[in-house]
Amino acid sequence: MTEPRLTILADENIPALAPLFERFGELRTAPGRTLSRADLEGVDVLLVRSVTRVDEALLRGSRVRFVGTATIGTDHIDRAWLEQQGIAFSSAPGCNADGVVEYVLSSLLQLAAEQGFDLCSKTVGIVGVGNVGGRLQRRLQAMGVQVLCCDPPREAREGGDFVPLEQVLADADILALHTPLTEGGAWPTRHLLNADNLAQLKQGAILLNAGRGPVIDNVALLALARQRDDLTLVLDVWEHEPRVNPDLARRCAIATPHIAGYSLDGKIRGTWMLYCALCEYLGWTVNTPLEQVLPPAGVPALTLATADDLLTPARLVYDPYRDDRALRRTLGLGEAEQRQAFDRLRREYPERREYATLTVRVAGSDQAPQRLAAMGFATVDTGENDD
Ligand SMILES: NC(=O)C1=CN([C@@H]2O[C@H](COP(=O)(O)OP(=O)(O)OC[C@H]3O[C@@H](n4cnc5c(N)ncnc54)[C@H](O)[C@@H]3O)[C@@H](O)[C@H]2O)C=CC1
Ligand SMILES: O=C(O)C(=O)[C@H](O)COP(=O)(O)O
Repeated sequence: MTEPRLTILADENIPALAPLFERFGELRTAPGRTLSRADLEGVDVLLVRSVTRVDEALLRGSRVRFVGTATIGTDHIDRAWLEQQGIAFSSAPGCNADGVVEYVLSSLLQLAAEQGFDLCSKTVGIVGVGNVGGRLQRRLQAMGVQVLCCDPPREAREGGDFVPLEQVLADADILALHTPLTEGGAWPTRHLLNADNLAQLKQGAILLNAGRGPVIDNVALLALARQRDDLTLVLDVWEHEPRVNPDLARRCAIATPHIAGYSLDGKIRGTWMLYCALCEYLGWTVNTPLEQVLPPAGVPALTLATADDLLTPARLVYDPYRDDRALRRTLGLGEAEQRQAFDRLRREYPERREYATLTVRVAGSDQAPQRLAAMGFATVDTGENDD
């Protein structure tokens, strides 16, 4: 028997670990929320998700040489300290961006049906136009929705068609936040939305946060929500996760436990990106393609009677109310139990796939099949309207 070459410790909630990482040596797992120095004995490679703070306090004295996070966000990692120590680091940029975009689209289409508005008649403001915000922008514009983009770092770098936050607050009917959580630098995002500027939200606005909880001052948001019945809130992220302020959650139209990016495709893509990064770090060949670890979707094709029906396919792939109901059931629990329930909902998250795995069969009237394709579905024109 050959000796293990590396010892890898991974958050137990990272999927597809064995097929991708057993080739490197010994694979151990631990709960990410409570992962501690004691777990790092003899560990060379640490793989985490967003709930593990990785910094000097965790790693000092360990032999870890490579840290990977199977997430887009990196606010839980002290990257400066890792760099100073010469510890290699990799995240998974964009891995679950489509999942987040589809959380937003499914939520907005659901609200449009309930509140009786046409999404295409609304102006959507996107704050943070990177992997997630940029894909959301492209899909909405292709659907015919007017979009305002706010991204001062990109504006400073590239110029282009960006607007200031004040203008988005004043003009957007729907405001979607997709910035990272940052503390310093020229454009910090902690409490980017606060008591001062939240009040500028347009009458009847929908505010959606699927970035990081502390980007909105949750105390100020709750105070505002108590005064303004006209606002609709969609929150996937919370200021003190895994604690959710039950009063704030009860005032949301849709409240979910930080699962916007929890498509199976997105999670496995994140693991696979770390596998590729570790191969590169070690100078090894990538010999397992993503398709080998991503199970086939098994979603039956959907035939639509009318090609204007965007909600049916969106809801079939992802219904945000399933997650909303599950979180709502935990709101009456005591604080400690509610925290555990938040983590449990995420740990036991049911399989959810992305729009691209659903084939929508629809007759080729007007531009509707193109709109469905723009949303991300695989479309088949049944040709029934052809002469
Ligand atoms: N709820 C969930 O399940 C998920 C949440 N996320 C969060 O979404 C964030 C965004 O993800 P990506 O788009 O992939 O990141 P990204 O890094 O590709 O894009 C972020 C964009 O925000 C911009 N930005 C930074 N500071 C800003 C400010 N003060 N105002 C406006 N824009 C600003 C950046 O210039 C950049 O273009 C992640 O950092 C993560 O925290 C990501 C995945 C899943
Ligand atoms: O990728 C990110 O960034 C996220 O927010 C993840 O979807 C969060 O998932 P966990 O890492 O907390 O499981």
